[in-house]
Amino acid sequence: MSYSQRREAAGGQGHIFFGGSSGLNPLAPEFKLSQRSSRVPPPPSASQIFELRQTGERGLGLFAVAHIPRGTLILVEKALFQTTGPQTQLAWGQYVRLDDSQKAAYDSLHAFNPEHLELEHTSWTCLRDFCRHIDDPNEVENAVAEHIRVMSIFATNNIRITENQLAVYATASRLNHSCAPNVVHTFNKRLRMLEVRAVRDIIPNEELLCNYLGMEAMYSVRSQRFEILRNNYGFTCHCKACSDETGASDRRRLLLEAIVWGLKQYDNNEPVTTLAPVPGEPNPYIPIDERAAFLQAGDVIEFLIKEGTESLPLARAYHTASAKAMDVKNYDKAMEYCEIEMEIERNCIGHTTTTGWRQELLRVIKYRLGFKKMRKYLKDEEVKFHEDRYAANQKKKAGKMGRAEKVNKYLEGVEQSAVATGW
Ligand SMILES: C[S@@+](CC[C@H](N)C(=O)[O-])C[C@H]1O[C@@H](n2cnc3c(N)ncnc32)[C@H](O)[C@@H]1O
Repeated sequence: MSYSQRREAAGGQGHIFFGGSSGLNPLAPEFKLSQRSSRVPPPPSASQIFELRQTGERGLGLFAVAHIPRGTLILVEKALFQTTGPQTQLAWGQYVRLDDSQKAAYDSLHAFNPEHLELEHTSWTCLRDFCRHIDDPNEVENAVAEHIRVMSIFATNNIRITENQLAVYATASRLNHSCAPNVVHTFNKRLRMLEVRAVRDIIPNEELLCNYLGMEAMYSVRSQRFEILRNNYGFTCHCKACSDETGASDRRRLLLEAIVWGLKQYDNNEPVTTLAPVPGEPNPYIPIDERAAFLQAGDVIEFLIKEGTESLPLARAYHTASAKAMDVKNYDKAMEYCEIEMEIERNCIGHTTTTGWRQELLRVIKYRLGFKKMRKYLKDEEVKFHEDRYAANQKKKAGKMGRAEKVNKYLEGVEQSAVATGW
């Protein structure tokens, strides 16, 4: 079954559900659907598609209580607070501004104190002036402990929303981690809300898991991921990739890194001998020609899928493969990869940024093969638009006078005026 067929079977466009009780849903009744979302059917009333549950070693987590099709917008949430920079100590200034119910939600979140952040030292530095005016040493100790507690919660639960901003959420911060996640969160800058979407079909009672490590971790091996997760969050991951004792996942990720690197060198026109293991010999990861680059781009897709990636890195891989397919004039593959890229983007961020690339592909195909052959790549709703444009162009062309025709018409005019004036 192709990607799109699987998606259709899963329920097409995807529905909007706002999980959790209305207390946890900051948008509840007054939420206005954006223009784009208003095309999607509204959520069934009082829908509850996930809930907070206690897990064994992972603490609390969010679990599906219904089947969640790929692409579903599961949660839209406003931050408890966000900081103006990436530093942990900025949390305190925001925390004190929260009202009581927000503070209660924040205080209930899990806290881990990452050693490398040296929160105690940071706290003493931040509270130095404040402590100078307090005589009671117990009060000072309490103030520092409270400061550390707030920073620990922030360090454990923050989600990066822009390059420099971190935010904490009452519900989304309950998402536990997996290196092969089934949900992604993205920050909607226009609404200033965090959106969580399913990147694959999720069955009832399955835990919703996101990736704490970011896109770069795609190429990290198990030991590297373990180290980051242990240092920053205090746990050992047992996801499928991390439980693989055979080393196959690690080998795949290392190979993935090498072939992605090779494709980049190829795009930058670096010689195939760049960093070759044997000097002067070709580097096995830099494609020697367009055909090799096309095949290598296909390998990236295959490896990412094997590693359980269904989010934006996979969309990017499809984009690269689409461009490489175009280079070898494999138009079917170029269009197929482009459509899949758009679909993954819609699943992850709710819209696609690839429309321009698709138009570019169609334009090139039309230029090289003609409108009639390009027609098969059009969607039903596009056919009429393109056919009308094609017909208009044909008409314009037919109406246009060639040079000889123009000269004849001019001479005709001259002749007529000569007759008229008796010249
Ligand atoms: C952002 S919180 C997630 C919600 C948290 N489980 C709770 O009870 O509120 C991050 C913490 O959850 C736990 N955690 C997250 N993913 C985990 C996983 N895959 N395995 C074990 N613990 C995990 C760790 O204790 C981590 O510090």
